[in-house]
Amino acid sequence: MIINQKALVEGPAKVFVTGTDTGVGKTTVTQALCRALQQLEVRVGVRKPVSSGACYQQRQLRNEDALALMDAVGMPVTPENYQRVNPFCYAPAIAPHIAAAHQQQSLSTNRIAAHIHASIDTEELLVIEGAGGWLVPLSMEETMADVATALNAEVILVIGMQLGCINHALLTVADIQRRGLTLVGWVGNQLTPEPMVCCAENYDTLARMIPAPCWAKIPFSPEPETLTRLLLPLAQRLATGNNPAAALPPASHP
Ligand SMILES: Nc1ncnc2c1ncn2[C@@H]1O[C@H](COP(=O)(O)OP(=O)(O)OP(=O)(O)O)[C@@H](O)[C@H]1O
Ligand SMILES: C[C@H](N)[C@H](N)CCCCCC(=O)O
Ligand SMILES: [Mg+2]
Repeated sequence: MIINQKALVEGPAKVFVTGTDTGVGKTTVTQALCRALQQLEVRVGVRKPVSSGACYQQRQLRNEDALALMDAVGMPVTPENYQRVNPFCYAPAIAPHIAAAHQQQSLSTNRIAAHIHASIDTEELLVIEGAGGWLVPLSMEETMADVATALNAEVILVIGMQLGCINHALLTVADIQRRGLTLVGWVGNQLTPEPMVCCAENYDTLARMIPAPCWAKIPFSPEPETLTRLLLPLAQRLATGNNPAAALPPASHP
């Protein structure tokens, strides 16, 4: 695969998974995407560099997203591995910069990027989950988007299909473009048993206004195997780099 050769010279490719908000399905999608990548035999690593909302396990603060991502790639939860995946972890489920300030700590792009670079082992591809939405602050000066930018990561946008998502998605896409980052595409995620009103028209609007492909439309509560299968085309795109000839076509629209 193209990614193997690239990883040897440049280090692993990096993909940053962001969302239109907190709780829109970034972890759900990232888990399944990692499983799909593993089916394609990509050596995929996961990172959740900043998390808020954590409990002590084995005398280490651990966050459920980080644990879920480690589980998805079969990474044993040792204290060292956990620290590699989630170096900045805070107990209260609040905005991370506020949680850090409560601990007299500060978050910075430089520290986070340095952690990620130092943590690289034999991975061919790192999948990095953000915290909340694209512009969640690290401090009064920096945001999670600066981390994606510092890593020169490609970006995947998870859109929670609910009223308001068009505006959130377009604002996010505009800032990704302004930063010159590659938006690999987006995934729509149905968060409620009943689809949002006019769901198909909302999908159509997003597809016409976002200048990047829709790779999957996730239904409510899919079986894990279904979810992984839905994300295979995106995994294929990531596994082959930006090589259209090698990639499967993205999901078609209803
Ligand atoms: N398609 C879906 N069907 C049913 N439930 C879902 C779906 N997608 C996500 N959820 C549920 O919604 C909740 C939020 O999802 P998830 O944790 O993946 O969001 P997130 O964007 O990663 O949130 P955070 O900002 O906290 O990292 C979880 O309880 C998850 O199981
Ligand atoms: C605690 C939660 N699950 C997220 N990880 C953090 C969300 C921070 C959102 C901050 C904000 O945009 O107001
Ligand atoms: Mg999450």
